[in-house]
Amino acid sequence: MSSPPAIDIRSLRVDYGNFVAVNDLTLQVPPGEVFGIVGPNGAGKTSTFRVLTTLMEPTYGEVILSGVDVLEDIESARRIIGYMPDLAPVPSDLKVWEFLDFHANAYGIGNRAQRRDRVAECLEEVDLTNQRDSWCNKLSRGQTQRVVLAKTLLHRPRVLILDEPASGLDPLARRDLRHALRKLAATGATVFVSSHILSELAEMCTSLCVMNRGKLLASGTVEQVREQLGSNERTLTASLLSGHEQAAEWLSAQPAVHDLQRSGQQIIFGYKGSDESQADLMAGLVRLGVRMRAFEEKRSSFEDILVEVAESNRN
Ligand SMILES: Nc1ncnc2c1ncn2[C@@H]1O[C@H](COP(=O)(O)OP(=O)(O)OP(=O)(O)O)[C@@H](O)[C@H]1O
Repeated sequence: MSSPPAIDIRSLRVDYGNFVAVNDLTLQVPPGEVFGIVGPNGAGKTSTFRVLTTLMEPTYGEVILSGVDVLEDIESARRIIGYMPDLAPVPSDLKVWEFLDFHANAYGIGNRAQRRDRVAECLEEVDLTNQRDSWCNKLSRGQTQRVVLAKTLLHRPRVLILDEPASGLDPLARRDLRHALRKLAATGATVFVSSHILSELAEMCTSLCVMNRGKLLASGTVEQVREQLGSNERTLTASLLSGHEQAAEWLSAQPAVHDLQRSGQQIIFGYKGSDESQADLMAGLVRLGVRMRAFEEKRSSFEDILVEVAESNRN
């Protein structure tokens, strides 16, 4: 039998007065995933996280994390959840190990020697052992994020909920964070991470979902999400040796073709259709008898897709 989901959200709804911030969200995440949630500002990500981390009661719905009903058994839920809020501060007057030791003590983790061992383990998990004796305020932004992550790991949470952990990090720091999250997932922890930048999540996560206006629009692997969002928009370029007029006229009459332009030997146009219908389009061009030298396709980037989603948010 396959193991139960680490994160199981059923028909979750969050209202603020008359405003619906999360609308009937149902989502399951298997253990060991680095799972991303992406959506434009106001999509409902933080409201979802607030419910998952026991900071807020929903209007209705169920949230079960590693078999624990978060709304029924808050104490047990808090033991299995590690929450890293957006831009969590670190104190300027403590060294890294002192900061972690302080929190280990607050979590009631054993005596001084046991705390020292646990702090060392958590620093190792985020690849920061060499910064143990650094002052917190001397760290780079990426290192600071990983110290806060180490703090979040002290009580061995099985479900980690990280709000915008990569925001403002440079590519190298993002790579280090990705490495740390993948390592955690390999130990069986489940990581739920938010961002409003799709490409950031696509490189960090094993699977992800897209939210907009409180609703789940798509979930799965990057490719599945792309498909579910119906993002089959692409730009096609036909390079012809002859028959430009005839081809442009024929293409313009095809319903899935739009914004057609000519540039030298090339005809460039937008196309919204399936791979199958694109194959038929190419066959049609060849049947016209034009001399086609090359046919190229450029798909929208993930960021373009999210911009489309964000724009529909405004309407
Ligand atoms: N306490 C509140 N009272 C009223 N409305 C709220 C409250 N908190 C959030 N909202 C509204 O609910 C919607 C969802 O907000 P939420 O913070 O969950 O979205 P988000 O996806 O995390 O966005 P962001 O990326 O901007 O943080 C927004 O329109 C926000 O203005």
